[in-house]
Amino acid sequence: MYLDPQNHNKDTHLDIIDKIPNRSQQQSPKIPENNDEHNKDDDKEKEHTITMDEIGRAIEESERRQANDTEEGLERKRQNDEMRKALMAQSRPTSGKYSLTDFQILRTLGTGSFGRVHLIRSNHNGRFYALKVLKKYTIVKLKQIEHTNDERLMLSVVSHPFIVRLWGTFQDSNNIFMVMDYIEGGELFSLLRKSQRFPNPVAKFYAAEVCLALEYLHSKDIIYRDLKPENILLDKNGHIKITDFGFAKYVPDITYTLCGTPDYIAPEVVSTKPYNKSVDWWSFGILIYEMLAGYTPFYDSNAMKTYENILNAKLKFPSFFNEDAQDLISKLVTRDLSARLGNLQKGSEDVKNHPWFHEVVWEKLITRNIETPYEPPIQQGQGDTSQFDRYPEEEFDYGATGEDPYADLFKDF
Ligand SMILES: Nc1ncnc2c1ncn2[C@@H]1O[C@H](COP(=O)(O)OP(=O)(O)OP(=O)(O)O)[C@@H](O)[C@H]1O
Repeated sequence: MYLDPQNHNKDTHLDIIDKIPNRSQQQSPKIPENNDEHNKDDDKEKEHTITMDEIGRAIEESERRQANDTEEGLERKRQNDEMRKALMAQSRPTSGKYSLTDFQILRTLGTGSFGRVHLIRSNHNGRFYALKVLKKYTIVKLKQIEHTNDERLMLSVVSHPFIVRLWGTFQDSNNIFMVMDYIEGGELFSLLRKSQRFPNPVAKFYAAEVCLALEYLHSKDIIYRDLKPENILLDKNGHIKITDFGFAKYVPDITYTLCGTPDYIAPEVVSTKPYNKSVDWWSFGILIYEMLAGYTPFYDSNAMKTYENILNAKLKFPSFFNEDAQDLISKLVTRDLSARLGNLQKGSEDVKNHPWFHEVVWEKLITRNIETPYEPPIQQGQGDTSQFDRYPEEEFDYGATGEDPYADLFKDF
Protein backbone atom coordinates (compact mmCIF):
# COMPACT_ATOMS: atom_id res chain seq x y z
CA MET A 1 0.00 0.00 0.00
CA TYR A 2 1.27 3.43 -0.80
CA LEU A 3 -1.01 4.93 1.80
CA ASP A 4 -1.19 4.22 5.46
CA PRO A 5 -4.30 2.01 5.86
CA GLN A 6 -5.39 4.11 8.86
CA ASN A 7 -5.80 7.09 6.62
CA HIS A 8 -6.81 5.25 3.50
CA ASN A 9 -10.49 5.96 3.04
CA LYS A 10 -12.89 4.20 0.70
CA ASP A 11 -12.88 7.18 -1.61
CA THR A 12 -10.60 5.50 -4.14
CA HIS A 13 -13.03 4.15 -6.70
CA LEU A 14 -13.61 6.07 -9.91
CA ASP A 15 -17.01 6.66 -11.49
CA ILE A 16 -16.32 6.51 -15.19
CA ILE A 17 -18.39 8.25 -17.83
CA ASP A 18 -18.06 7.73 -21.57
CA LYS A 19 -17.40 11.00 -23.34
CA ILE A 20 -13.95 12.54 -23.23
CA PRO A 21 -13.49 15.95 -24.80
CA ASN A 22 -9.84 16.91 -25.36
CA ARG A 23 -8.50 20.11 -23.87
CA SER A 24 -9.12 22.24 -26.96
CA GLN A 25 -12.72 20.98 -27.23
CA GLN A 26 -13.53 21.77 -23.64
CA GLN A 27 -16.39 24.04 -22.86
CA SER A 28 -15.64 26.78 -20.40
CA PRO A 29 -15.19 24.73 -17.28
CA LYS A 30 -17.98 24.84 -14.78
CA ILE A 31 -16.38 26.86 -12.04
CA PRO A 32 -18.50 26.92 -8.92
CA GLU A 33 -20.30 30.08 -7.87
CA ASN A 34 -18.38 32.49 -5.68
CA ASN A 35 -20.20 31.48 -2.53
CA ASP A 36 -18.88 27.95 -3.02
CA GLU A 37 -15.30 29.15 -3.13
CA HIS A 38 -12.95 30.81 -0.83
CA ASN A 39 -9.67 32.51 -1.22
CA LYS A 40 -6.52 31.32 0.41
CA ASP A 41 -4.38 34.15 -0.77
CA ASP A 42 -6.66 37.18 -0.74
CA ASP A 43 -4.44 39.01 1.70
CA LYS A 44 -1.16 37.42 0.78
CA GLU A 45 -0.99 38.19 -2.96
CA LYS A 46 0.16 41.67 -3.82
CA GLU A 47 -2.16 43.33 -6.32
CA HIS A 48 -0.25 43.86 -9.54
CA THR A 49 -2.42 43.74 -12.61
CA ILE A 50 -0.71 43.02 -15.90
CA THR A 51 -2.53 44.07 -19.04
CA MET A 52 -3.07 42.19 -22.30
CA ASP A 53 -0.75 44.69 -24.02
CA GLU A 54 2.03 43.87 -21.61
CA ILE A 55 1.54 40.16 -22.23
CA GLY A 56 1.66 40.74 -25.99
CA ARG A 57 4.91 42.67 -25.62
CA ALA A 58 6.37 39.98 -23.39
CA ILE A 59 5.58 37.32 -25.99
CA GLU A 60 7.23 39.41 -28.73
CA GLU A 61 10.23 39.88 -26.48
CA SER A 62 10.46 36.12 -25.95
CA GLU A 63 10.35 35.55 -29.72
CA ARG A 64 13.11 38.12 -30.17
CA ARG A 65 15.19 36.37 -27.54
CA GLN A 66 14.69 33.04 -29.24
CA ALA A 67 15.79 34.38 -32.62
CA ASN A 68 19.36 33.39 -33.22
CA ASP A 69 20.28 36.43 -35.26
CA THR A 70 20.65 38.78 -32.28
CA GLU A 71 23.82 38.99 -30.22
CA GLU A 72 21.94 37.61 -27.23
CA GLY A 73 20.51 34.82 -29.38
CA LEU A 74 23.94 33.85 -30.67
CA GLU A 75 25.37 33.76 -27.17
CA ARG A 76 22.45 31.64 -25.99
CA LYS A 77 23.00 29.26 -28.92
CA ARG A 78 26.69 28.96 -28.06
CA GLN A 79 25.89 28.13 -24.44
CA ASN A 80 23.22 25.63 -25.48
CA ASP A 81 25.64 23.90 -27.84
CA GLU A 82 28.16 23.56 -25.04
CA MET A 83 25.61 22.16 -22.62
CA ARG A 84 24.35 19.79 -25.27
CA LYS A 85 27.86 18.45 -25.83
CA ALA A 86 28.27 17.79 -22.11
CA LEU A 87 24.99 15.92 -22.02
CA MET A 88 25.75 13.94 -25.18
CA ALA A 89 28.64 12.40 -23.32
CA GLN A 90 26.16 10.86 -20.82
CA SER A 91 23.51 9.81 -23.34
CA ARG A 92 22.72 6.35 -24.72
CA PRO A 93 23.25 6.24 -28.49
CA THR A 94 19.84 5.75 -30.13
CA SER A 95 20.50 5.80 -33.87
CA GLY A 96 21.62 2.87 -36.00
CA LYS A 97 19.72 0.25 -34.01
CA TYR A 98 16.46 0.07 -35.93
CA SER A 99 14.85 0.84 -39.26
CA LEU A 100 11.28 0.89 -40.52
CA THR A 101 11.60 -2.69 -41.81
CA ASP A 102 12.00 -3.95 -38.24
CA PHE A 103 8.36 -3.15 -37.44
CA GLN A 104 4.78 -3.44 -38.62
CA ILE A 105 2.88 -0.21 -38.17
CA LEU A 106 -0.52 -0.85 -36.62
CA ARG A 107 -2.88 1.96 -35.58
CA THR A 108 -2.48 5.58 -34.50
CA LEU A 109 -2.44 6.09 -30.73
CA GLY A 110 -2.29 9.84 -30.61
CA THR A 111 -1.55 12.94 -32.58
CA GLY A 112 0.25 16.08 -31.52
CA SER A 113 1.26 19.41 -32.97
CA PHE A 114 4.22 18.00 -34.86
CA GLY A 115 3.36 14.44 -35.79
CA ARG A 116 1.68 11.28 -34.61
CA VAL A 117 2.34 8.25 -32.44
CA HIS A 118 1.62 4.73 -33.77
CA LEU A 119 1.34 1.35 -32.15
CA ILE A 120 3.96 -0.86 -33.81
CA ARG A 121 5.03 -4.49 -33.48
CA SER A 122 8.57 -5.73 -33.74
CA ASN A 123 9.17 -8.29 -36.50
CA HIS A 124 11.95 -9.77 -34.34
CA ASN A 125 10.56 -10.24 -30.85
CA GLY A 126 6.80 -9.77 -31.51
CA ARG A 127 6.61 -7.07 -28.81
CA PHE A 128 4.58 -3.89 -29.09
CA TYR A 129 6.15 -0.44 -29.03
CA ALA A 130 5.03 3.14 -29.64
CA LEU A 131 6.55 4.93 -32.62
CA LYS A 132 6.54 8.72 -32.53
CA VAL A 133 6.90 10.20 -36.02
CA LEU A 134 7.67 13.86 -36.61
CA LYS A 135 7.73 15.52 -40.01
CA LYS A 136 10.98 17.37 -40.64
CA TYR A 137 9.25 20.02 -42.70
CA THR A 138 6.77 20.80 -39.89
CA ILE A 139 9.51 20.87 -37.26
CA VAL A 140 11.48 23.38 -39.32
CA LYS A 141 8.41 25.48 -40.16
CA LEU A 142 7.39 25.66 -36.49
CA LYS A 143 10.98 26.40 -35.39
CA GLN A 144 11.18 23.28 -33.24
CA ILE A 145 14.57 21.94 -34.42
CA GLU A 146 16.28 22.52 -31.11
CA HIS A 147 13.32 21.19 -29.10
CA THR A 148 13.20 18.04 -31.24
CA ASN A 149 16.91 17.34 -30.86
CA ASP A 150 16.55 18.03 -27.14
CA GLU A 151 13.63 15.58 -26.90
CA ARG A 152 15.86 12.77 -28.21
CA LEU A 153 18.77 13.82 -26.06
CA MET A 154 16.77 14.13 -22.82
CA LEU A 155 15.02 10.79 -23.35
CA SER A 156 18.34 9.12 -24.08
CA VAL A 157 19.81 10.40 -20.82
CA VAL A 158 16.96 9.50 -18.47
CA SER A 159 16.10 6.16 -16.94
CA HIS A 160 13.33 6.11 -14.35
CA PRO A 161 10.36 3.89 -13.44
CA PHE A 162 7.91 6.75 -14.05
CA ILE A 163 9.35 7.97 -17.36
CA VAL A 164 8.81 6.34 -20.74
CA ARG A 165 11.85 4.58 -22.21
CA LEU A 166 13.25 5.47 -25.62
CA TRP A 167 14.73 2.40 -27.35
CA GLY A 168 16.02 3.90 -30.55
CA THR A 169 15.64 6.50 -33.29
CA PHE A 170 15.97 6.59 -37.06
CA GLN A 171 14.96 8.82 -39.96
CA ASP A 172 14.04 8.89 -43.63
CA SER A 173 14.25 11.88 -45.92
CA ASN A 174 10.95 13.36 -44.66
CA ASN A 175 10.48 12.12 -41.09
CA ILE A 176 12.20 11.28 -37.85
CA PHE A 177 11.15 8.27 -35.77
CA MET A 178 11.41 7.45 -32.08
CA VAL A 179 10.78 3.91 -30.81
CA MET A 180 9.46 3.92 -27.23
CA ASP A 181 7.80 1.53 -24.83
CA TYR A 182 4.10 1.16 -25.55
CA ILE A 183 2.19 2.29 -22.48
CA GLU A 184 -1.14 0.49 -22.75
CA GLY A 185 -3.28 2.22 -20.13
CA GLY A 186 -3.87 5.46 -22.05
CA GLU A 187 -3.63 9.06 -20.89
CA LEU A 188 -4.34 10.17 -17.33
CA PHE A 189 -6.25 12.94 -19.10
CA SER A 190 -8.81 10.46 -20.48
CA LEU A 191 -9.24 8.84 -17.07
CA LEU A 192 -9.70 12.23 -15.46
CA ARG A 193 -12.29 13.39 -18.00
CA LYS A 194 -14.15 10.09 -17.67
CA SER A 195 -14.10 10.36 -13.87
CA GLN A 196 -14.77 14.11 -13.95
CA ARG A 197 -12.54 14.52 -10.92
CA PHE A 198 -10.44 12.28 -8.73
CA PRO A 199 -11.09 11.58 -5.04
CA ASN A 200 -8.37 13.03 -2.81
CA PRO A 201 -6.39 9.75 -2.31
CA VAL A 202 -6.42 8.99 -6.05
CA ALA A 203 -5.11 12.46 -6.95
CA LYS A 204 -2.52 12.06 -4.22
CA PHE A 205 -1.29 8.75 -5.65
CA TYR A 206 -0.74 10.14 -9.16
CA ALA A 207 0.73 13.37 -7.80
CA ALA A 208 3.20 11.43 -5.65
CA GLU A 209 4.46 9.41 -8.63
CA VAL A 210 4.76 12.58 -10.73
CA CYS A 211 6.63 14.23 -7.86
CA LEU A 212 9.27 11.46 -7.91
CA ALA A 213 9.67 11.80 -11.69
CA LEU A 214 10.11 15.59 -11.42
CA GLU A 215 12.57 15.19 -8.56
CA TYR A 216 14.62 12.79 -10.71
CA LEU A 217 14.58 15.06 -13.78
CA HIS A 218 15.59 18.08 -11.72
CA SER A 219 18.42 16.10 -10.14
CA LYS A 220 19.76 15.81 -13.68
CA ASP A 221 19.20 19.52 -14.35
CA ILE A 222 16.40 18.74 -16.77
CA ILE A 223 13.28 20.92 -16.74
CA TYR A 224 10.26 19.12 -18.16
CA ARG A 225 8.12 22.19 -19.03
CA ASP A 226 5.01 20.42 -20.31
CA LEU A 227 3.45 18.76 -17.30
CA LYS A 228 -0.26 18.05 -17.90
CA PRO A 229 -2.52 14.98 -17.73
CA GLU A 230 -2.26 14.43 -21.51
CA ASN A 231 1.45 13.69 -21.11
CA ILE A 232 1.02 11.29 -18.21
CA LEU A 233 0.27 7.75 -19.38
CA LEU A 234 -0.81 4.78 -17.27
CA ASP A 235 0.96 1.45 -17.59
CA LYS A 236 -0.81 -1.89 -17.45
CA ASN A 237 -0.84 -1.85 -13.64
CA GLY A 238 -1.93 1.78 -13.30
CA HIS A 239 1.43 3.39 -12.54
CA ILE A 240 2.33 6.56 -14.37
CA LYS A 241 4.81 7.05 -17.21
CA ILE A 242 5.61 10.56 -18.33
CA THR A 243 5.92 10.88 -22.10
CA ASP A 244 6.48 13.76 -24.57
CA PHE A 245 9.84 15.32 -23.84
CA GLY A 246 9.29 17.82 -26.67
CA PHE A 247 9.90 20.76 -24.33
CA ALA A 248 12.32 19.15 -21.89
CA LYS A 249 15.61 20.95 -21.63
CA TYR A 250 18.92 20.69 -19.85
CA VAL A 251 19.06 23.87 -17.77
CA PRO A 252 21.61 24.02 -14.96
CA ASP A 253 20.78 27.69 -14.32
CA ILE A 254 18.16 29.70 -16.19
CA THR A 255 16.39 29.91 -19.53
CA TYR A 256 13.81 32.14 -21.25
CA THR A 257 11.85 30.27 -23.93
CA LEU A 258 8.09 30.71 -23.85
CA CYS A 259 6.68 27.20 -24.23
CA GLY A 260 4.21 24.82 -22.61
CA THR A 261 0.43 24.51 -22.58
CA PRO A 262 -1.41 27.74 -21.67
CA ASP A 263 -3.36 26.48 -18.63
CA TYR A 264 -0.18 25.08 -17.11
CA ILE A 265 2.43 27.77 -17.84
CA ALA A 266 4.05 29.52 -14.87
CA PRO A 267 3.77 33.33 -14.59
CA GLU A 268 7.52 33.88 -14.93
CA VAL A 269 7.39 32.05 -18.29
CA VAL A 270 4.41 34.11 -19.49
CA SER A 271 6.16 37.36 -18.60
CA THR A 272 9.40 36.04 -20.17
CA LYS A 273 11.50 36.51 -17.09
CA PRO A 274 14.43 34.15 -16.77
CA TYR A 275 13.21 30.93 -15.18
CA ASN A 276 14.39 27.57 -13.91
CA LYS A 277 13.07 24.27 -12.54
CA SER A 278 10.54 26.14 -10.43
CA VAL A 279 8.19 26.28 -13.45
CA ASP A 280 7.61 22.52 -13.16
CA TRP A 281 6.52 22.95 -9.53
CA TRP A 282 3.96 25.57 -10.58
CA SER A 283 2.61 23.15 -13.21
CA PHE A 284 2.64 20.40 -10.59
CA GLY A 285 0.32 22.55 -8.45
CA ILE A 286 -1.96 23.11 -11.45
CA LEU A 287 -1.98 19.36 -12.11
CA ILE A 288 -3.06 18.58 -8.54
CA TYR A 289 -5.75 21.25 -8.80
CA GLU A 290 -7.06 19.84 -12.11
CA MET A 291 -7.10 16.28 -10.76
CA LEU A 292 -9.13 17.35 -7.71
CA ALA A 293 -11.42 19.89 -9.42
CA GLY A 294 -11.75 18.51 -12.96
CA TYR A 295 -10.69 21.86 -14.41
CA THR A 296 -7.64 24.11 -14.22
CA PRO A 297 -7.73 27.26 -12.05
CA PHE A 298 -6.87 29.88 -14.70
CA TYR A 299 -8.73 28.43 -17.68
CA ASP A 300 -10.23 30.66 -20.34
CA SER A 301 -11.18 29.71 -23.91
CA ASN A 302 -8.96 32.59 -25.05
CA ALA A 303 -5.28 31.74 -24.40
CA MET A 304 -4.35 35.41 -23.89
CA LYS A 305 -6.98 35.67 -21.19
CA THR A 306 -5.59 32.49 -19.63
CA TYR A 307 -2.16 34.17 -19.53
CA GLU A 308 -3.72 37.24 -17.97
CA ASN A 309 -5.35 35.05 -15.31
CA ILE A 310 -2.05 33.29 -14.63
CA LEU A 311 -0.43 36.65 -13.99
CA ASN A 312 -3.22 38.35 -12.08
CA ALA A 313 -6.12 36.19 -11.01
CA LYS A 314 -6.57 34.94 -7.49
CA LEU A 315 -6.36 31.23 -6.87
CA LYS A 316 -9.78 30.02 -5.76
CA PHE A 317 -10.72 26.63 -4.43
CA PRO A 318 -14.06 24.83 -4.49
CA SER A 319 -15.25 24.17 -0.93
CA PHE A 320 -14.91 20.39 -1.27
CA PHE A 321 -11.09 20.65 -1.61
CA ASN A 322 -9.14 18.94 1.12
CA GLU A 323 -7.49 21.53 3.43
CA ASP A 324 -3.99 20.10 3.08
CA ALA A 325 -4.35 19.96 -0.70
CA GLN A 326 -5.34 23.63 -0.72
CA ASP A 327 -2.32 24.48 1.36
CA LEU A 328 0.08 22.55 -0.88
CA ILE A 329 -1.42 23.95 -4.10
CA SER A 330 -1.25 27.51 -2.72
CA LYS A 331 2.43 26.99 -1.96
CA LEU A 332 3.15 25.63 -5.44
CA VAL A 333 0.91 27.95 -7.45
CA THR A 334 2.45 31.08 -6.02
CA ARG A 335 3.91 33.83 -8.16
CA ASP A 336 6.52 34.55 -5.53
CA LEU A 337 9.47 32.41 -6.62
CA SER A 338 11.20 32.85 -3.29
CA ALA A 339 8.21 31.18 -1.61
CA ARG A 340 7.33 28.48 -4.15
CA LEU A 341 7.63 24.98 -2.72
CA GLY A 342 10.15 22.87 -4.65
CA ASN A 343 12.18 25.98 -5.40
CA LEU A 344 13.45 26.52 -1.86
CA GLN A 345 16.63 25.33 -0.21
CA LYS A 346 15.37 21.79 0.41
CA GLY A 347 14.00 21.44 -3.14
CA SER A 348 11.63 18.52 -3.68
CA GLU A 349 11.99 17.41 -0.04
CA ASP A 350 9.70 20.29 0.99
CA VAL A 351 7.05 19.02 -1.40
CA LYS A 352 7.40 15.40 -0.28
CA ASN A 353 7.26 16.43 3.39
CA HIS A 354 4.11 18.49 2.97
CA PRO A 355 1.20 17.23 5.15
CA TRP A 356 -0.93 16.36 2.07
CA PHE A 357 1.63 13.64 1.29
CA HIS A 358 1.81 12.55 4.92
CA GLU A 359 0.73 8.92 4.29
CA VAL A 360 2.93 8.36 1.24
CA VAL A 361 5.75 5.89 1.77
CA TRP A 362 8.12 7.30 -0.82
CA GLU A 363 10.65 4.45 -0.70
CA LYS A 364 7.88 1.97 -1.41
CA LEU A 365 6.26 4.07 -4.10
CA ILE A 366 9.41 4.18 -6.23
CA THR A 367 9.54 0.36 -6.32
CA ARG A 368 6.04 0.28 -7.92
CA ASN A 369 5.39 -2.78 -5.82
CA ILE A 370 2.17 -1.36 -4.42
CA GLU A 371 -1.53 -1.27 -5.10
CA THR A 372 -2.68 1.36 -7.58
CA PRO A 373 -6.07 3.10 -7.38
CA TYR A 374 -7.08 2.04 -10.89
CA GLU A 375 -5.98 -0.80 -13.14
CA PRO A 376 -6.67 -0.12 -16.81
CA PRO A 377 -8.95 -2.85 -18.21
CA ILE A 378 -6.53 -4.20 -20.82
CA GLN A 379 -5.23 -7.51 -22.05
CA GLN A 380 -1.53 -7.42 -21.35
CA GLY A 381 1.02 -7.97 -24.10
CA GLN A 382 -1.69 -8.13 -26.78
CA GLY A 383 -1.29 -4.65 -28.22
CA ASP A 384 -4.67 -3.80 -26.67
CA THR A 385 -5.54 -0.23 -27.66
CA SER A 386 -8.96 -0.02 -25.99
CA GLN A 387 -7.78 2.84 -23.76
CA PHE A 388 -6.87 5.10 -26.71
CA ASP A 389 -9.18 7.20 -28.87
CA ARG A 390 -9.50 6.38 -32.56
CA TYR A 391 -7.78 8.72 -35.01
CA PRO A 392 -8.35 8.83 -38.77
CA GLU A 393 -5.55 6.84 -40.41
CA GLU A 394 -3.84 8.58 -43.30
CA GLU A 395 -1.53 7.58 -46.13
CA PHE A 396 2.01 7.89 -44.86
CA ASP A 397 5.19 8.70 -46.73
CA TYR A 398 7.32 6.72 -44.25
CA GLY A 399 10.48 5.32 -45.81
CA ALA A 400 10.80 8.19 -48.30
CA THR A 401 14.23 8.18 -49.95
CA GLY A 402 14.16 11.45 -51.94
CA GLU A 403 16.32 14.48 -51.46
CA ASP A 404 16.52 15.65 -47.83
CA PRO A 405 16.97 19.41 -47.48
CA TYR A 406 17.13 19.03 -43.70
CA ALA A 407 19.78 16.30 -43.59
CA ASP A 408 22.10 18.42 -41.46
CA LEU A 409 19.53 19.28 -38.82
CA PHE A 410 18.76 15.90 -37.25
CA LYS A 411 22.07 14.08 -37.37
CA ASP A 412 21.58 12.27 -34.03
CA PHE A 413 18.43 10.45 -35.17
N1 LIG B 1 4.89 5.62 -25.35
C1 LIG B 1 3.60 5.79 -25.64
N2 LIG B 1 2.71 4.79 -25.48
C2 LIG B 1 1.40 4.96 -25.77
N3 LIG B 1 0.88 6.11 -26.23
C3 LIG B 1 1.71 7.14 -26.41
C4 LIG B 1 3.10 7.05 -26.13
N4 LIG B 1 3.68 8.25 -26.38
C5 LIG B 1 2.69 9.05 -26.81
N5 LIG B 1 1.50 8.40 -26.83
C6 LIG B 1 0.19 8.94 -27.25
O1 LIG B 1 0.38 9.89 -28.30
C7 LIG B 1 -0.03 11.19 -27.89
C8 LIG B 1 0.86 12.25 -28.53
O2 LIG B 1 2.21 12.02 -28.13
P1 LIG B 1 3.17 13.22 -27.77
O3 LIG B 1 2.50 14.06 -26.71
O4 LIG B 1 4.51 12.68 -27.47
O5 LIG B 1 3.16 13.98 -29.16
P2 LIG B 1 3.41 15.52 -29.48
O6 LIG B 1 3.35 15.64 -30.97
O7 LIG B 1 4.66 15.98 -28.82
O8 LIG B 1 2.13 16.15 -28.79
P3 LIG B 1 1.86 17.65 -28.26
O9 LIG B 1 1.43 18.45 -29.43
O10 LIG B 1 0.74 17.41 -27.27
O11 LIG B 1 3.11 18.12 -27.61
C9 LIG B 1 0.05 11.14 -26.35
O12 LIG B 1 -0.75 12.10 -25.74
C10 LIG B 1 -0.42 9.71 -26.08
O13 LIG B 1 -1.82 9.60 -26.17
